[in-house]
Amino acid sequence: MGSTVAPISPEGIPAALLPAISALCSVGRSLSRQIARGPLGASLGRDVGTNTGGDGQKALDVLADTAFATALTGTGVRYFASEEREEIVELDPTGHLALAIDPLDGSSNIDVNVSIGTIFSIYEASGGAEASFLRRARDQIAAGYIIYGPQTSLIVTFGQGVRYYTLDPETQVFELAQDHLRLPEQSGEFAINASNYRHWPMPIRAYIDDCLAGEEGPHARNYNMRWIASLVAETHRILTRGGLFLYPGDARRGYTRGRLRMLYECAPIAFVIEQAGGKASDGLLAIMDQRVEDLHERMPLIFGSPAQMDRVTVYHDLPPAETSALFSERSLFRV
Ligand SMILES: O=P(O)(O)OC[C@H]1O[C@](O)(COP(=O)(O)O)[C@@H](O)[C@@H]1O
Ligand SMILES: [Mg+2]
Ligand SMILES: [Mg+2]
Repeated sequence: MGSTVAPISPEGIPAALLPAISALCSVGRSLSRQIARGPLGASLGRDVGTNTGGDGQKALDVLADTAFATALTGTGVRYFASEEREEIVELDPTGHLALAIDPLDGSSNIDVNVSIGTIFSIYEASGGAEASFLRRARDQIAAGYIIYGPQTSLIVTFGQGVRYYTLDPETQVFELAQDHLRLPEQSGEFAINASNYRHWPMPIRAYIDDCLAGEEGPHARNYNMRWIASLVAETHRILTRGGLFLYPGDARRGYTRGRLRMLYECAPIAFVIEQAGGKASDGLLAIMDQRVEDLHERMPLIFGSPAQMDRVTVYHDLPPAETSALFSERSLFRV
């Protein structure tokens, strides 16, 4: 049902981007149906290999990657860079866009019926395949994600605020639900994978220790914690009710720059968050002002409500000696 109906209402979408956005939505609604069948359909969560970055690949990672590359051909996209592919693919030599994609984000959640998504980032193609992507994140002209959850929704920015669409299950069209999404200025929630506590750098440990100290600590408030292990789901919650997300670099082998990929995850999420009134950094520098030298390069990522971001930045600004003094003082109070 619905595959012949235009997948999104076109109002407010820049004409030059409409074919690509429509293609993303078209694949999005098809994936949404396949994901919704869960155990009744093909086993989408089975392991099928390893991608170039060394991450395990699930059947749905590969299926989604192929579906997006196919659907985006002939939509103005010249260069297609995917988390699941080592090299950039030239889809159309006459295209004017460069599109980076995490076809399926949160893949550890495929089999457990928890929200997963697709993250995308669009630049003007310029100066060749690699040069089109290896530039400042602020050069993005559009970015967003599709979340496959209890509702399937598209969150997208074209640089003038954030638009929020939801897939109507009856009509199979992404309908505009809100055209200027703003995230709350502050909140009492944070999201981090706390199992890595012992590997974190001092500023992150000190900040989280102070959050855990609650009303009795220096922040003088109690916090709540969430960790879904789907960046899209975490982003969607923070856009809706505020909060802070942290995936810092840590001392594990291969994690010095965290886990998330700049081109496919950090840059597009940072663009959306900034456009919604939030902030995104690596702890010190805005993600939007950074560039990487490798397509699959990782980047520490901290983002969320501006008040919480300002606070966590202070911990990173402290000279190392002071942070560790702070930290050892706090540790006296830990059991
Ligand atoms: O399992 P960890 O280390 O907590 O990592 C969770 C993070 O990994 C990711 O699942 C990585 O994305 P992929 O599923 O696209 O590899 C993020 O969505 C999430 O924030
Ligand atoms: Mg991902
Ligand atoms: Mg992925």
